[in-house]
Amino acid sequence: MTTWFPGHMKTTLKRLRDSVSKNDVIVEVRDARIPLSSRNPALETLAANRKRVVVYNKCDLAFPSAGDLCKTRALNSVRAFEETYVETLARWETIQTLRRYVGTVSNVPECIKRLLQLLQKLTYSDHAASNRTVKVFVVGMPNVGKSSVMNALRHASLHRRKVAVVGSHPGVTRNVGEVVRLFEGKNVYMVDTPGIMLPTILQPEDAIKFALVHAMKDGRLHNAVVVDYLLYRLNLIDPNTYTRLSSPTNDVSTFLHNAAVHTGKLGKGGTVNDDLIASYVLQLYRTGFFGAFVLDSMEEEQWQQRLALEKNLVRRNQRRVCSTRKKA
Ligand SMILES: Nc1nc2c(ncn2[C@@H]2O[C@H](COP(=O)(O)OP(=O)(O)OP(=O)(O)O)[C@@H](O)[C@H]2O)c(=O)[nH]1
Repeated sequence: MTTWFPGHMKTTLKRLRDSVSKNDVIVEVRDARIPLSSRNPALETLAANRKRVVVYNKCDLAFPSAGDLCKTRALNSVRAFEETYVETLARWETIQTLRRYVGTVSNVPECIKRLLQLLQKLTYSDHAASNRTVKVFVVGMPNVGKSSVMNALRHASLHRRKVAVVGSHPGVTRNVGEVVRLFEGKNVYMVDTPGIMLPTILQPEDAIKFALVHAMKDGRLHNAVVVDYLLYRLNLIDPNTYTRLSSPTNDVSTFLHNAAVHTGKLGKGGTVNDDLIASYVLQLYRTGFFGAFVLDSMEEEQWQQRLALEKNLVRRNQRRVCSTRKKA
Protein backbone atom coordinates (compact mmCIF):
# COMPACT_ATOMS: atom_id res chain seq x y z
CA MET A 1 0.00 0.00 0.00
CA THR A 2 1.18 3.55 -0.71
CA THR A 3 2.74 5.27 2.23
CA TRP A 4 5.25 8.07 2.67
CA PHE A 5 7.82 7.42 5.36
CA PRO A 6 11.08 9.09 4.37
CA GLY A 7 14.27 8.73 6.45
CA HIS A 8 13.81 11.91 8.45
CA MET A 9 10.55 10.56 9.92
CA LYS A 10 12.28 7.39 11.13
CA THR A 11 15.08 9.50 12.62
CA THR A 12 12.55 11.79 14.34
CA LEU A 13 10.77 8.84 15.92
CA LYS A 14 14.07 7.50 17.25
CA ARG A 15 15.18 10.91 18.53
CA LEU A 16 11.84 11.38 20.29
CA ARG A 17 12.05 7.94 21.93
CA ASP A 18 15.50 8.92 23.24
CA SER A 19 14.61 12.40 24.43
CA VAL A 20 11.09 12.33 25.91
CA SER A 21 11.34 11.88 29.67
CA LYS A 22 8.71 10.80 32.18
CA ASN A 23 7.86 14.41 33.22
CA ASP A 24 7.41 15.72 29.72
CA VAL A 25 4.06 16.27 28.06
CA ILE A 26 3.13 15.06 24.57
CA VAL A 27 0.78 17.25 22.55
CA GLU A 28 -0.38 15.06 19.68
CA VAL A 29 -1.98 17.10 16.92
CA ARG A 30 -4.42 15.24 14.68
CA ASP A 31 -6.56 16.42 11.79
CA ALA A 32 -10.20 16.84 12.88
CA ARG A 33 -11.32 15.72 9.39
CA ILE A 34 -9.69 12.32 9.92
CA PRO A 35 -9.79 11.86 13.72
CA LEU A 36 -9.62 8.09 13.34
CA SER A 37 -7.12 7.62 10.52
CA SER A 38 -4.74 10.30 11.81
CA ARG A 39 -4.12 8.18 14.90
CA ASN A 40 -0.56 6.98 14.60
CA PRO A 41 0.23 3.68 16.35
CA ALA A 42 3.93 4.63 16.18
CA LEU A 43 3.18 7.48 18.59
CA GLU A 44 1.17 5.27 20.96
CA THR A 45 4.28 3.61 22.31
CA LEU A 46 6.07 6.94 22.58
CA ALA A 47 3.26 8.50 24.60
CA ALA A 48 2.30 5.45 26.67
CA ASN A 49 1.98 6.34 30.35
CA ARG A 50 3.00 9.93 29.75
CA LYS A 51 0.81 13.00 30.05
CA ARG A 52 -0.72 13.46 26.65
CA VAL A 53 -3.10 15.97 25.10
CA VAL A 54 -4.70 14.98 21.81
CA VAL A 55 -5.51 18.11 19.81
CA TYR A 56 -7.94 17.89 16.90
CA ASN A 57 -6.87 20.84 14.77
CA LYS A 58 -8.54 22.24 11.63
CA CYS A 59 -11.99 21.90 13.21
CA ASP A 60 -13.12 24.66 10.84
CA LEU A 61 -12.69 22.22 7.93
CA ALA A 62 -14.45 19.40 9.78
CA PHE A 63 -17.47 21.05 11.39
CA PRO A 64 -19.80 23.41 9.54
CA SER A 65 -20.38 25.84 12.41
CA ALA A 66 -16.66 26.54 12.76
CA GLY A 67 -16.44 27.49 9.07
CA ASP A 68 -16.77 31.25 9.44
CA LEU A 69 -14.28 31.28 12.31
CA CYS A 70 -16.78 33.26 14.37
CA LYS A 71 -15.46 32.78 17.91
CA THR A 72 -18.56 31.51 19.70
CA ARG A 73 -19.72 29.31 16.86
CA ALA A 74 -16.28 27.80 16.47
CA LEU A 75 -16.16 27.04 20.16
CA ASN A 76 -19.63 25.51 20.13
CA SER A 77 -18.53 23.30 17.31
CA VAL A 78 -15.49 22.16 19.25
CA ARG A 79 -17.68 21.44 22.26
CA ALA A 80 -20.15 19.47 20.13
CA PHE A 81 -17.24 17.55 18.68
CA GLU A 82 -15.96 16.60 22.10
CA GLU A 83 -19.37 15.52 23.28
CA THR A 84 -20.03 13.24 20.36
CA TYR A 85 -16.79 11.88 18.96
CA VAL A 86 -14.49 12.13 21.92
CA GLU A 87 -16.79 10.00 24.02
CA THR A 88 -16.57 7.33 21.38
CA LEU A 89 -12.83 7.79 21.18
CA ALA A 90 -12.34 7.52 24.93
CA ARG A 91 -14.30 4.29 25.04
CA TRP A 92 -11.97 2.65 22.57
CA GLU A 93 -8.63 4.07 23.57
CA THR A 94 -6.25 1.56 25.11
CA ILE A 95 -4.49 3.94 27.50
CA GLN A 96 -7.14 6.30 28.76
CA THR A 97 -6.01 7.65 32.06
CA LEU A 98 -3.41 10.20 31.11
CA ARG A 99 -4.85 11.83 28.05
CA ARG A 100 -7.19 14.77 27.37
CA TYR A 101 -8.84 15.92 24.16
CA VAL A 102 -9.11 19.43 22.80
CA GLY A 103 -10.48 20.63 19.45
CA THR A 104 -8.83 23.68 17.87
CA VAL A 105 -8.81 26.05 14.96
CA SER A 106 -5.27 27.35 15.21
CA ASN A 107 -6.15 30.98 14.53
CA VAL A 108 -9.14 31.15 16.90
CA PRO A 109 -7.70 32.49 20.19
CA GLU A 110 -10.47 31.00 22.38
CA CYS A 111 -9.63 27.46 21.24
CA ILE A 112 -5.94 28.03 21.89
CA LYS A 113 -6.62 29.55 25.31
CA ARG A 114 -8.35 26.34 26.42
CA LEU A 115 -5.38 24.29 25.31
CA LEU A 116 -3.01 26.67 27.06
CA GLN A 117 -4.94 26.38 30.34
CA LEU A 118 -4.77 22.61 30.13
CA LEU A 119 -1.03 22.67 29.48
CA GLN A 120 -0.59 25.04 32.40
CA LYS A 121 -2.32 22.52 34.66
CA LEU A 122 -0.30 19.57 33.34
CA THR A 123 3.11 21.22 33.44
CA TYR A 124 2.88 23.44 36.52
CA SER A 125 2.36 20.58 38.98
CA ASP A 126 5.67 18.92 38.02
CA HIS A 127 7.46 22.21 37.73
CA ALA A 128 6.29 23.46 41.15
CA ALA A 129 7.26 20.21 42.86
CA SER A 130 10.85 20.22 41.64
CA ASN A 131 11.49 23.39 39.67
CA ARG A 132 12.87 21.10 36.97
CA THR A 133 12.50 21.68 33.24
CA VAL A 134 9.37 20.32 31.60
CA LYS A 135 9.23 19.92 27.82
CA VAL A 136 6.05 19.90 25.74
CA PHE A 137 6.67 17.88 22.56
CA VAL A 138 4.31 18.84 19.74
CA VAL A 139 3.98 15.76 17.51
CA GLY A 140 1.65 14.45 14.80
CA MET A 141 1.28 13.76 11.09
CA PRO A 142 2.70 16.10 8.46
CA ASN A 143 0.74 19.30 7.78
CA VAL A 144 -1.82 18.88 10.60
CA GLY A 145 -0.88 22.32 11.97
CA LYS A 146 1.73 21.54 14.65
CA SER A 147 3.76 24.69 13.98
CA SER A 148 0.59 26.82 13.74
CA VAL A 149 -0.70 25.51 17.08
CA MET A 150 2.70 26.10 18.65
CA ASN A 151 2.92 29.67 17.36
CA ALA A 152 -0.61 30.38 18.56
CA LEU A 153 0.14 28.97 22.03
CA ARG A 154 3.27 31.05 22.35
CA HIS A 155 1.46 34.16 21.17
CA ALA A 156 -1.41 33.59 23.63
CA SER A 157 0.98 32.98 26.50
CA LEU A 158 3.86 35.38 25.87
CA HIS A 159 2.61 37.64 23.06
CA ARG A 160 5.73 36.64 21.16
CA ARG A 161 5.99 36.51 17.39
CA LYS A 162 6.08 33.26 15.39
CA VAL A 163 8.89 30.82 16.08
CA ALA A 164 7.97 27.75 14.06
CA VAL A 165 7.83 27.78 10.26
CA VAL A 166 4.34 27.24 8.83
CA GLY A 167 3.81 26.02 5.26
CA SER A 168 0.86 24.87 3.18
CA HIS A 169 2.57 21.67 2.02
CA PRO A 170 3.58 18.66 4.17
CA GLY A 171 7.16 18.14 5.34
CA VAL A 172 8.04 21.78 6.12
CA THR A 173 9.58 21.00 9.53
CA ARG A 174 12.44 18.55 8.91
CA ASN A 175 14.23 18.40 12.26
CA VAL A 176 13.29 18.19 15.91
CA GLY A 177 13.24 21.95 16.52
CA GLU A 178 14.87 24.12 19.10
CA VAL A 179 13.12 24.48 22.45
CA VAL A 180 11.10 27.66 23.02
CA ARG A 181 9.73 28.94 26.30
CA LEU A 182 5.99 28.47 26.83
CA PHE A 183 5.27 30.29 30.11
CA GLU A 184 6.94 33.42 31.49
CA GLY A 185 9.27 32.72 34.39
CA LYS A 186 8.83 28.93 34.24
CA ASN A 187 11.14 26.28 32.87
CA VAL A 188 8.44 24.96 30.60
CA TYR A 189 9.48 24.69 26.95
CA MET A 190 7.84 23.56 23.72
CA VAL A 191 9.57 21.50 21.02
CA ASP A 192 8.38 21.46 17.39
CA THR A 193 8.93 18.19 15.52
CA PRO A 194 8.68 17.02 11.90
CA GLY A 195 5.44 15.33 10.90
CA ILE A 196 5.48 11.56 11.27
CA MET A 197 3.39 9.48 8.92
CA LEU A 198 2.22 5.94 9.75
CA PRO A 199 5.05 3.56 8.80
CA THR A 200 2.37 1.21 7.46
CA ILE A 201 -0.96 2.31 6.01
CA LEU A 202 -3.64 0.31 7.79
CA GLN A 203 -6.45 0.58 5.24
CA PRO A 204 -6.15 1.46 1.51
CA GLU A 205 -8.73 4.25 1.89
CA ASP A 206 -6.48 5.96 4.46
CA ALA A 207 -3.83 6.71 1.83
CA ILE A 208 -6.40 8.57 -0.28
CA LYS A 209 -7.60 10.51 2.77
CA PHE A 210 -4.02 11.50 3.66
CA ALA A 211 -3.51 12.74 0.10
CA LEU A 212 -6.82 14.63 0.20
CA VAL A 213 -6.08 16.47 3.47
CA HIS A 214 -2.48 16.99 2.24
CA ALA A 215 -0.78 15.00 5.02
CA MET A 216 0.94 13.18 2.17
CA LYS A 217 2.79 15.03 -0.59
CA ASP A 218 0.87 15.59 -3.83
CA GLY A 219 1.97 13.24 -6.59
CA ARG A 220 2.23 10.11 -4.39
CA LEU A 221 -1.21 9.24 -5.76
CA HIS A 222 -2.69 10.52 -9.03
CA ASN A 223 -4.56 13.75 -8.33
CA ALA A 224 -7.49 12.54 -10.44
CA VAL A 225 -7.80 9.39 -8.26
CA VAL A 226 -7.96 11.55 -5.15
CA VAL A 227 -10.57 13.82 -6.74
CA ASP A 228 -12.56 10.71 -7.72
CA TYR A 229 -12.71 9.80 -4.04
CA LEU A 230 -13.66 13.38 -3.11
CA LEU A 231 -16.44 13.32 -5.70
CA TYR A 232 -17.75 10.04 -4.26
CA ARG A 233 -17.82 11.61 -0.77
CA LEU A 234 -19.46 14.82 -2.00
CA ASN A 235 -22.16 12.83 -3.77
CA LEU A 236 -22.91 11.00 -0.52
CA ILE A 237 -23.30 14.34 1.29
CA ASP A 238 -25.04 16.46 -1.35
CA PRO A 239 -24.15 17.01 -5.05
CA ASN A 240 -25.15 20.69 -4.59
CA THR A 241 -21.84 21.22 -2.77
CA TYR A 242 -20.10 21.40 -6.15
CA THR A 243 -22.62 23.17 -8.40
CA ARG A 244 -20.15 26.04 -8.84
CA LEU A 245 -17.88 23.60 -10.69
CA SER A 246 -20.10 20.99 -12.33
CA SER A 247 -23.60 19.57 -12.67
CA PRO A 248 -24.17 16.42 -10.56
CA THR A 249 -22.24 13.42 -11.85
CA ASN A 250 -20.64 10.19 -10.64
CA ASP A 251 -18.02 10.26 -13.36
CA VAL A 252 -14.72 11.93 -12.44
CA SER A 253 -13.74 12.67 -16.06
CA THR A 254 -17.01 14.54 -16.62
CA PHE A 255 -16.56 16.34 -13.32
CA LEU A 256 -13.00 17.42 -14.14
CA HIS A 257 -13.98 18.48 -17.66
CA ASN A 258 -16.88 20.62 -16.34
CA ALA A 259 -14.71 22.09 -13.58
CA ALA A 260 -11.97 23.05 -16.08
CA VAL A 261 -14.46 24.73 -18.39
CA HIS A 262 -16.29 26.52 -15.51
CA THR A 263 -13.11 27.85 -13.92
CA GLY A 264 -11.13 28.45 -17.11
CA LYS A 265 -8.27 26.38 -15.66
CA LEU A 266 -7.28 24.81 -18.97
CA GLY A 267 -4.02 23.34 -20.14
CA LYS A 268 -1.94 24.26 -23.18
CA GLY A 269 -3.99 25.13 -26.28
CA GLY A 270 -7.16 25.48 -24.20
CA THR A 271 -7.51 21.73 -23.68
CA VAL A 272 -8.56 20.05 -20.44
CA ASN A 273 -5.56 18.82 -18.46
CA ASP A 274 -6.92 16.34 -15.91
CA ASP A 275 -3.94 16.58 -13.58
CA LEU A 276 -3.93 20.39 -13.57
CA ILE A 277 -7.63 20.78 -12.84
CA ALA A 278 -7.56 17.90 -10.30
CA SER A 279 -4.75 19.66 -8.45
CA TYR A 280 -6.83 22.87 -8.41
CA VAL A 281 -9.90 21.00 -7.09
CA LEU A 282 -7.77 19.55 -4.27
CA GLN A 283 -6.60 23.04 -3.34
CA LEU A 284 -10.24 24.15 -3.24
CA TYR A 285 -11.16 21.27 -0.93
CA ARG A 286 -8.31 22.17 1.43
CA THR A 287 -9.62 25.71 1.81
CA GLY A 288 -13.13 24.53 2.70
CA PHE A 289 -14.69 25.36 -0.70
CA PHE A 290 -16.95 22.27 -0.54
CA GLY A 291 -17.97 22.86 3.07
CA ALA A 292 -16.81 21.29 6.29
CA PHE A 293 -17.15 17.56 6.89
CA VAL A 294 -15.44 14.64 8.61
CA LEU A 295 -14.01 12.00 6.25
CA ASP A 296 -13.79 9.14 8.76
CA SER A 297 -16.83 7.14 9.66
CA MET A 298 -17.20 7.28 13.44
CA GLU A 299 -19.39 4.19 13.72
CA GLU A 300 -18.48 1.85 16.56
CA GLU A 301 -17.90 -0.99 14.11
CA GLN A 302 -15.24 1.10 12.32
CA TRP A 303 -13.49 1.76 15.62
CA GLN A 304 -13.38 -1.94 16.46
CA GLN A 305 -12.04 -2.78 13.02
CA ARG A 306 -9.39 -0.08 13.32
CA LEU A 307 -8.25 -1.14 16.76
CA ALA A 308 -7.97 -4.77 15.62
CA LEU A 309 -5.71 -3.63 12.74
CA GLU A 310 -3.61 -1.52 15.11
CA LYS A 311 -3.23 -4.41 17.57
CA ASN A 312 -2.15 -6.73 14.74
CA LEU A 313 0.42 -4.20 13.62
CA VAL A 314 1.82 -3.79 17.14
CA ARG A 315 2.03 -7.61 17.54
CA ARG A 316 3.75 -7.97 14.16
CA ASN A 317 6.30 -5.31 15.14
CA GLN A 318 6.92 -6.96 18.50
CA ARG A 319 7.53 -10.34 16.79
CA ARG A 320 9.94 -8.64 14.34
CA VAL A 321 11.87 -7.02 17.21
CA CYS A 322 12.05 -10.39 19.07
CA SER A 323 13.36 -12.29 16.04
CA THR A 324 15.95 -9.56 15.31
CA ARG A 325 17.15 -9.79 18.93
CA LYS A 326 17.39 -13.62 18.71
CA LYS A 327 19.44 -13.39 15.49
CA ALA A 328 21.75 -10.86 17.12
N1 LIG B 1 -8.10 25.69 7.93
C1 LIG B 1 -7.13 25.58 8.83
N2 LIG B 1 -5.85 25.57 8.40
C2 LIG B 1 -4.88 25.45 9.34
C3 LIG B 1 -5.16 25.32 10.72
N3 LIG B 1 -3.98 25.19 11.38
C4 LIG B 1 -3.01 25.23 10.44
N4 LIG B 1 -3.53 25.39 9.20
C5 LIG B 1 -2.81 25.45 7.90
O1 LIG B 1 -2.25 24.14 7.67
C6 LIG B 1 -1.01 24.24 6.95
C7 LIG B 1 0.07 23.47 7.71
O2 LIG B 1 0.36 24.11 8.94
P1 LIG B 1 1.72 23.87 9.74
O3 LIG B 1 1.54 24.53 11.05
O4 LIG B 1 2.89 24.24 8.90
O5 LIG B 1 1.67 22.29 9.89
P2 LIG B 1 2.77 21.29 10.47
O6 LIG B 1 2.03 20.17 11.09
O7 LIG B 1 3.74 22.03 11.33
O8 LIG B 1 3.46 20.84 9.11
P3 LIG B 1 4.83 19.96 8.85
O9 LIG B 1 5.97 20.82 9.29
O10 LIG B 1 4.80 19.76 7.38
O11 LIG B 1 4.70 18.67 9.58
C8 LIG B 1 -0.72 25.75 6.84
O12 LIG B 1 -1.13 26.17 5.55
C9 LIG B 1 -1.60 26.38 7.92
O13 LIG B 1 -1.97 27.71 7.61
C10 LIG B 1 -6.55 25.34 11.15
O14 LIG B 1 -6.91 25.22 12.33
N5 LIG B 1 -7.47 25.46 10.15
